[in-house]
Amino acid sequence: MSKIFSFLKPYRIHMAIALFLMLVELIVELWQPLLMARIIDEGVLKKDLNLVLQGGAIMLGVSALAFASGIINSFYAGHASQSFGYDVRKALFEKVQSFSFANFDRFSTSSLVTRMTNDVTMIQNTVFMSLRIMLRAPLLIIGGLVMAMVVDLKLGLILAGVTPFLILFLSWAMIKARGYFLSMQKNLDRVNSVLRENLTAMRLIKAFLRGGHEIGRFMEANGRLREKTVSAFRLIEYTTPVLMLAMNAGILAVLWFGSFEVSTGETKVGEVVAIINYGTRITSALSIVSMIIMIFSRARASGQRIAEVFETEVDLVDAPLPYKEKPVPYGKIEFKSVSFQYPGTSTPVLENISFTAKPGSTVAILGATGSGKTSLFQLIPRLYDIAEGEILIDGADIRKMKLETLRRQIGYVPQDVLLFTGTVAENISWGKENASEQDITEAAVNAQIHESIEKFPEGYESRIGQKGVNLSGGQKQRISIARALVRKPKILLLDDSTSALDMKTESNLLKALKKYKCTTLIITQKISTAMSADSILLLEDGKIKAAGTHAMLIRTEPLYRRIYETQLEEENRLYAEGIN
Ligand SMILES: Nc1ncnc2c1ncn2[C@@H]1O[C@H](COP(=O)(O)OP(=O)(O)OP(=O)(O)O)[C@@H](O)[C@H]1O
Repeated sequence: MSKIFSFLKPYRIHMAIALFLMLVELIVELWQPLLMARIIDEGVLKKDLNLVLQGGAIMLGVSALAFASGIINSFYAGHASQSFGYDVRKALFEKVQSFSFANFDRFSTSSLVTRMTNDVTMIQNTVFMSLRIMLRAPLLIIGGLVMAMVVDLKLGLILAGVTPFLILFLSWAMIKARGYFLSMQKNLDRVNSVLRENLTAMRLIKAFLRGGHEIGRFMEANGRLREKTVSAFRLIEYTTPVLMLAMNAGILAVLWFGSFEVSTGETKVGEVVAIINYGTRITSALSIVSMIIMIFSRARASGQRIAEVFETEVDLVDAPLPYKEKPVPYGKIEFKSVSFQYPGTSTPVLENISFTAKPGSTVAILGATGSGKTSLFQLIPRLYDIAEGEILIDGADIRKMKLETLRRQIGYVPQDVLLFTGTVAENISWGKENASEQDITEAAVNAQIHESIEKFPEGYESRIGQKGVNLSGGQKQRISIARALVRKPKILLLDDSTSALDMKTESNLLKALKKYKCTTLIITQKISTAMSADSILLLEDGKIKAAGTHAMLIRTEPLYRRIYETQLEEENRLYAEGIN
């Protein structure tokens, strides 16, 4: 939490001005009943019109002062709170950018979105309210009680007698409300998560006619959010009448005893009116306090959720003394007895993996679904750290390289193609800062997508819809390959990235890749792709079952031979069906 408060530091002066002006408003508010008492006792009761006019003019003057203070206070409170919110959101975004995949596995995407938007807005509003009214209400209560006692000790003490009960009651309400608000924010995460899944999978939902089911899922999450919100707000709604009841009882007691004191001449009418005035001001301040409790409890829950993000230890950072960058990387990859398991799990998904990919060579990785191919890829750009063994690039342990140096050499095309809203050119150049037009076209030509782009209505300037909705699967795959190629990487990782391409396009692509002279690791299900590689790794249940060239494996590895024969038979069958 202290981290969040530190974001207020740059706005100390703004806050100090706002707090000072708030104090001016408070002093005026506490002064007004005294002025009123004087007008009644010295002016109205003694029929001194001059004093009434003079007192009235002073009251008007101080009211104007309070009004001006309020406006300027709002300006400074607004500036400090908005800037604070901006800074917290920025720092949260930067923190999330530095997260490792293991860190991301801890928070759901929608929870991070809620934390960065709704939770930050909550604490930002609380800062504004703090500078505007939050301190004023409790100070008004304390100041009002003190002033009431100064005017008449006995009557003031009656008002003060109610206070310990109120403080106890408010503390109880605050503790209870915090639990409700935490649970409310969690349920908001759930609503956001269902909403997000729905919007991204809308086509699937429509195709499978699962709209009704999804509405049900949303209603359930929405219902739970409503339930928790109602519980939280009900608690708050109960606090206001309880507070008012206690305070009004105090005011009645003041009236009762006050009337006795006036009749015996112990006190004056104006003084009783002043104390009643303090009492009503304190009552309205109490209703503000109950609202403050709600805001504060929510802010504490939001602050805790934001602090969790800030306090998350990023487990994938640069080594304290990283190796110096090699002037010319070669792209040699070596895995030495590598084992890996996902953080928080106990079963290794990769065990004792050893292989070498020579600079400029192509290695195909084959294996059943779930055999650990993608996991192996993610280890190379160090998206996860390994549990045992070593991964070397050009002889250097990747854990001792600067992350930036390591990742700059790699072009990664993940299995799930992800394109951004923007033009085709923007999506390709996303792979390399300041990519020239020529770089973009060259990458597109080699990725075998240039001709298709030329046919788009606006060529490279055509806009890609959200996640590439207006493109075919094969077009999306090739644009994402072009995005990797524009980097001119030393290491290219293609995770089943040619699955949607026909044989001819794929063969042209593989030929074009040779020009880059990069070490290419290609996960594939197609034996034809594997055959064109320099060597093949066959993975089974996280272990290397066999490794070698196509000619070698076909002779020595029965599993590989079976895959080869099955695919060959399938191709022949399709070919024969095509002829008939
Ligand atoms: N983030 C994760 N956390 C925990 N386990 C995971 C995670 N990602 C994958 N796994 C598990 O690791 C194993 C290997 O998955 P991986 O994605 O590497 O397989 P794959 O061979 O690439 O499969 P496919 O061909 O279907 O893409 C699977 O059992 C999977 O359940």
